[in-house]
Amino acid sequence: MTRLSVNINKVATLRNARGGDVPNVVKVALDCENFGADGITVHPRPDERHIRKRDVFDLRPLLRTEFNIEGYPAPEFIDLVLKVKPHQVTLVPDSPTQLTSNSGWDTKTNLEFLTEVLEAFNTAGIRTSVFVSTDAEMIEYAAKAGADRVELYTEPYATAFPKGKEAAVAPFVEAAKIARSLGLGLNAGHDLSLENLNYFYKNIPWLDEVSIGHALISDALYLGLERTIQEYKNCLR
Ligand SMILES: CC(=O)[C@@H](O)[C@H](O)COP(=O)(O)O
Ligand SMILES: NCC(=O)COP(=O)(O)O
Repeated sequence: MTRLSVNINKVATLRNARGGDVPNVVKVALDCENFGADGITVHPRPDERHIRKRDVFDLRPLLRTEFNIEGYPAPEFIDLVLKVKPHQVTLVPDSPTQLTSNSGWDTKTNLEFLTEVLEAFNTAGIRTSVFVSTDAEMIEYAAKAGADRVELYTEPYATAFPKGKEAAVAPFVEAAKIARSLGLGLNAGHDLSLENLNYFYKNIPWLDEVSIGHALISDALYLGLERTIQEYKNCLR
């Protein structure tokens, strides 16, 4: 089974636009769970432009599904994750001011750093995932660093999909096979949508998890949150 983790960053973006508590991020997360989501993902960025540290603490005791925290492992992020102890932490190589994630790790250059950080999370009993491109060497070095899983950065797939889906998915199938041969679990995310998700899943049915935010929350404006989550779940069958 491939699990759907709903990324609720955009709900916090909307909340922050007025400075109050509408929409309530915790309520939306719990509703996502009630509507069938298998997990909740947040990406607390240093400027707290969407998810705030406070949200992460508020969510932890109330969620009943898998909690996944993504981010760059700066000291403040590491401290937050170790305090909150989510089910999974996903390491992303973002600079503090970046608009959104736009690449996977260079796991070879950062081997020593990643090994140290992953060790701290593994020791705390938190499953680890490392955000990577489809480059075989990057996946091999993620395994060497001690990751439990890799998350494939799917923006290149989403961009290429309308021009030719077979060519778009091919490097991801190869990368997924390499991850499997190394004993790594497999996640995927970034710009996955109702348009491109089912084809990705059909080609890589052993995927453990997808995390989806931007397109899913946008679809919910038209379809409503409950129906949207059901439609994304249907793409994973
Ligand atoms: C790692 C990843 O692809 C997503 O977490 C993405 O970075 C979403 O973050 P934003 O919602 O800040 O764009
Ligand atoms: N890890 C990817 C994620 O959480 C959501 O990315 P997106 O769907 O907002 O592009």
